[in-house]
Amino acid sequence: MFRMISDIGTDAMKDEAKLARMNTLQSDIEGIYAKATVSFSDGQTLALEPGLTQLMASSRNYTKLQEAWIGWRDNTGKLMRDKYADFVTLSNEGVSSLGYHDTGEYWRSWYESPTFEPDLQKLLEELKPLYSNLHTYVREKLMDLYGRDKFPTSGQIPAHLLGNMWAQQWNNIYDLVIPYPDKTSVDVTPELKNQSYTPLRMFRTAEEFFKSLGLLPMPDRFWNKSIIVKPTDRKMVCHASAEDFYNQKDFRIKMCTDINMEDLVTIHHEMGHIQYFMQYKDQPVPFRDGANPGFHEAVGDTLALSVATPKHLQTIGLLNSVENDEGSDINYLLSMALEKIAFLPFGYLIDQWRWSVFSGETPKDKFNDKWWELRCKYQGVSPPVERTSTDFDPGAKYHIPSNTPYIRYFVSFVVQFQFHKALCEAAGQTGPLHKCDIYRSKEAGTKLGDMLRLGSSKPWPYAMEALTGQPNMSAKALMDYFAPLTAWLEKQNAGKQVGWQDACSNQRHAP
Ligand SMILES: O=C(CCC(O)(O)[C@H](Cc1ccccc1)NC(=O)c1ccccc1)N[C@@H](Cc1c[nH]c2ccccc12)C(=O)O
Ligand SMILES: [Zn+2]
Repeated sequence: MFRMISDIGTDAMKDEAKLARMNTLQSDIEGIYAKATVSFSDGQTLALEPGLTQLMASSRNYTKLQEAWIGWRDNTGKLMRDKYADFVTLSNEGVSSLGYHDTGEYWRSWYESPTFEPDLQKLLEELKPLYSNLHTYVREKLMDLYGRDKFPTSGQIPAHLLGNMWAQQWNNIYDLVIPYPDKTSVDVTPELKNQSYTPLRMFRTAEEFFKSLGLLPMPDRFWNKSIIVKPTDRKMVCHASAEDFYNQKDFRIKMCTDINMEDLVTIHHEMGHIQYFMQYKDQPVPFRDGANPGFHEAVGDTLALSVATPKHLQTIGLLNSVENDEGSDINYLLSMALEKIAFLPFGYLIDQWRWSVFSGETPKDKFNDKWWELRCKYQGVSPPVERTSTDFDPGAKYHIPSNTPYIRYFVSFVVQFQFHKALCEAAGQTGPLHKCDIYRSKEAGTKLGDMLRLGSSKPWPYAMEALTGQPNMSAKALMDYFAPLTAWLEKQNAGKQVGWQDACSNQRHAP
């Protein structure tokens, strides 16, 4: 408890003037991101949410997507590079008085493990074959649609074609890659709109799932004080967040809810943070935190693994027919892979980049080169146009200007499948893991609640063992979940060139 109380991060900065300067830089950088919009050659001006997000998700026009991709980076990252470099220097100075070499070392200390970095590398290596197979399958489909001459000979996919501003999840191009188009498709966005779902009803639906497990309902103050739709009277950072007021009764979500499946999942994610806040609210303040930051990110996602199943969507009336055949199964697993597997290298590389910046390994004039070195190598995506060292593409992703660590999401995307497996067993669910729905299981809810109530009062391996029966992070549950898809993808990719070269080439395939 004393260690946690003394962990005050960059606020340990001794020099008042430097502390003020660091905070001014931080708010300037966040302000650039919050105000950014893109004005297109056709006169249209869009903000990130909902305009640019919807454009990147639904446009299949190569040039339009490219204009949005470049415009967003010109109006965010490009304007931040020098300020960010100064911020890094001051941030490192701030934590040095706590005994850390740099901010990256400080952030990694929250996982309380001397083998944290090699453990992460091992997990990514275990998951690489599955990611490579998914990447190859998607790349082939996109080459058919956009033409081979748009793709570098080194095998990467141009980053603006994957349905997301950062290519971090590919669920929005599901319609371009669906394996069995005539079988059940799990995209319930049209159905949400047909049934005129409102943001409030989406939140109530999520809350009902938590309550069905015997977990805590959202308190009245939550419903009165949360912001769940984009305000019209002022600018607000729309990136979703959950707030704990540390007074044991005030917990809120801020989110600009769009009526689609992606946001229904995000609502479960944010409500997972709120559930954790409420479960550990009686702990001493220093223990009112996740067992590690990845655990906090995994709570809501674990439940969303049940909610997203065709069986559950049918139960809540968002899917009318569920076919139990191989084709529908592969369709579902592919849609989940486009969200979960596609994300893994991205979730890993953001803080690989940031730790290298904090440690001094990557100086300002190498910020963007290092970024694309990692994007080309780990994620297998390439920039649609030449990038220079005056660009600052990391700054185009919320978590860099907001100085929010990111490895937590990589950890979450691995452990949430371990949690899901454990809760499915507690719920007495047999059968394949990807068909499990723990809805209404009080046994699962009790098991999860017991772990959440620990907060950060025990080391995370203790919490992991309490929930899953063993203390380690492991990719096995995730691999088991996707096993049927792995086999199918290997068959699909037989005879194809699987994977990509580490470095992006700027040479394109012949048409
Ligand atoms: O950023 C988020 C969700 C926002 C958050 O809930 O994680 C939020 C981020 C944040 C942190 C600090 C200040 C402001 C925003 N985290 C929290 O609100 C939060 C609250 C308490 C404890 C821990 C985190 N997701 C990431 C990863 C991600 C992408 N797609 C997903 C789908 C499901 C779950 C996560 C993701 C992203 O959008 O790239
Ligand atoms: Zn979160």
